Amino acid sequence: MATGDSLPAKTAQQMSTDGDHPPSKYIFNPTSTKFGPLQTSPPFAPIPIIDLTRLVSSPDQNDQQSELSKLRSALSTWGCFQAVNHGLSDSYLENVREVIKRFFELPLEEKRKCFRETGSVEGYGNDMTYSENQVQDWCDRLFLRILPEDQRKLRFWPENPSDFRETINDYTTKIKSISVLIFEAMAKSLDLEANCFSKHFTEEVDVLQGRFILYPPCPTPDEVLGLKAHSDRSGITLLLQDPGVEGLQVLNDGKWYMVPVIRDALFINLGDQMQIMSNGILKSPVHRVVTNKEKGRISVAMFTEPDPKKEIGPVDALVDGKRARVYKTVKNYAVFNHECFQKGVVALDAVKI
Ligand SMILES: O=C(O)CCC(=O)C(=O)O
Ligand SMILES: [Fe+2]
Repeated sequence: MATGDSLPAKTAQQMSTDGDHPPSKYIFNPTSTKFGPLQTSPPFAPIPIIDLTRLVSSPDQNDQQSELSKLRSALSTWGCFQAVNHGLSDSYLENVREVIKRFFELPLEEKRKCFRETGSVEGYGNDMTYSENQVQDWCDRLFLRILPEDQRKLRFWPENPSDFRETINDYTTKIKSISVLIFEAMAKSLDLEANCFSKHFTEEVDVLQGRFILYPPCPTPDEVLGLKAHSDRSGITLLLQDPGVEGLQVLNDGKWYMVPVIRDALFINLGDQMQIMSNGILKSPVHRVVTNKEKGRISVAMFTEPDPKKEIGPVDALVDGKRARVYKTVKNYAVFNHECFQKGVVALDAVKI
C-alpha cells in the first residue's frame, strides 16, 4: 500500500489565498464514486425541523408523541433533522464559530503547533492519504478527541485563541446534554426503554470527537469537493453550520439535496453505529460538502461514539419475526470502518448479515 501520509505541501487555505488553481489530485473523479456527479446547486432538502423541548416535556402528551413520530420519520427517511429549541442561544453559537474562525485566521506558523502527526488522525491538517490516487478534499481541519477527558492530547489543542479550550470545553458539556436527550427520544420513538441507546453512548464511557473545519473559497467549485461523500461512523453527529453559506448535501433515494442553513439550528445526522443498533430502521445518510467560489465556510462537527471496547449490535427488541436481524455485532467500529475504507469496502455493508 502506498501510504504517502504526509501533511499537505500547501493547505487549502493557503492555495485559496494565493489564488492557486486546485492541483489535479483535488479534481473530482466521477468514476471513483458510486454516488453520482458533482452538482453545486441541487434542490434544497425538505429536512424535518424538530423542536427538542417538545420531545422531552410537553404539557400535552399528544404533542410530545407527535414530535417523537416526526423524529422517527425524519430518521428513517432522511437520517437527519434540524434541531431547534435546543437551549443554546444564537450569541452562544456565534461565539463557538468565532473561536474556530479566529484559530483558522492565525498565521500558519501558529497553527503548525497543532499539526497532525504522520499516521495520526488527530490535530490540524487535512485527511490522511492512504493511496496515490485518493482525491483530496478542499478543506483544512482540526480534529480532536474531546472525551473521555483523560484521553485528551492537549498538544493538539490550540492555546491560541486563548479562549479556545474553555469555549470548546463548555460547548462539549452542552452538546453532551443535547445528545443524551436525542438518544432518549430516539429510543422512545421506537417504543424502547428510554436509556436503551444512551447507556452505550453516555452512561459508562463517554466518547466524543470534534472536527472543526474550514472550507476556503475555491476557484472551481464545479470540479472540487470540500468533503467527499461518506456516512459518519458515529452514533449521532451534531453539526453547527456556517450561517453565511450552504455547502452540505445529503443523498436521498439516489438524489443529492442541499441542506438549508437555519441560523440557530443544529443539524443532527445519524451515524452508522445507530443504523446498526436500530437494526436498519434508522438511516445513516451519505453526505458531502461542496465548495463556493466567493465564500469560505466554517463548520463544527461533534461525533458521539460508544465505548470502543464494547460490542454493539441491533437492539434485541428490534429483532423479531417481522424484522430479521440485519447486522452482526461489531466492536471498535472506528478501526473496523478504517480497515474497510482501506480495502475499498463500505463498512455498513461488511457488517450486514
Ligand atoms: O462540514 C460539514 O458540513 C459536514 C462535515 C462532515 O460531514 C464530517 O465532518 O463528517
Ligand atoms: Fe460527515
